[in-house]
Amino acid sequence: MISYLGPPGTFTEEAAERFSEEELGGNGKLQSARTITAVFSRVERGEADYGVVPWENSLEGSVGETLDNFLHRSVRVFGELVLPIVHALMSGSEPDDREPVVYSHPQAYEQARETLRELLGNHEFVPTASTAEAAKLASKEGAYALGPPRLAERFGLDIMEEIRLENNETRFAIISRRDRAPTKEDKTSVVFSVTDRPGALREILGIFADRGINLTKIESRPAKRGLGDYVFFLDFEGHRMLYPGSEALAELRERTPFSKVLGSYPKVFP
Ligand SMILES: O=C(O)C(=O)C[C@]1(C(=O)O)C=C[C@@H](O)C=C1
Repeated sequence: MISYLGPPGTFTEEAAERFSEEELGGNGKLQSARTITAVFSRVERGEADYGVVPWENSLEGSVGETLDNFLHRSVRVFGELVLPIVHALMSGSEPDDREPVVYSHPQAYEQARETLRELLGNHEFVPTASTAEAAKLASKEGAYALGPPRLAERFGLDIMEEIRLENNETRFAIISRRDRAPTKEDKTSVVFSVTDRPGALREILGIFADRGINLTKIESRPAKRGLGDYVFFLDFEGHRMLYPGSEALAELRERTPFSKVLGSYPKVFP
């Protein structure tokens, strides 16, 4: 069973279908969940073998709910998957003369905000839990929805405009309780905190630099213990069980007040 951020029709469903085809020979049964947190819960409780959640977008950055769940839940990153994102502005029944209303997922809306301003002028944005939820609401009133073009057919909407933004891609995480054996090219994701003193972060980065390990991402996020307190999400090339990554992780554990390995998985990019 593969749990994903639904309902059916979301970008995440597309990612889940791709994962099922490419890695499970099309045999994965898909089950939608209403929120990212619910996907994590199902995988953690063993109700789903895998989960698919949006992780970061090339235009809008990381999905906070996903990072927060990585920090607190005991599931592993089993894989990453990148999909090009093409949006459609769709409408339900004939939009009326009032200021247009646009329903969408905030991540999707922020990607296309400028284009929507050009197309619709002043409008009201109403956030929804997913783009499919947006299409459902728009189909019931004279409003617009922004999301994957395939939602139009599912909800009987008209496509007003296809919005292809340059370099718009979303990285999805495949999560699981299973561990992933090393392949030829892997990446490892970790999260850690540092002690507040001069050079602390530089020292941690040195653990990787000294061993010639390439970092592919670093991002700070509030630790939610007050302003100025952060955790760092870092990805590096290599597998957690293989040298030199294994040695770097042992040192990271020793030198930080908190660290957690989120998982090692086959590298898809860069
Ligand atoms: O609402 C959807 O269709 C989703 O799959 C969510 C989501 C996201 O949270 O990033 C997925 C990909 C796009 O970047 C926009 C929205």
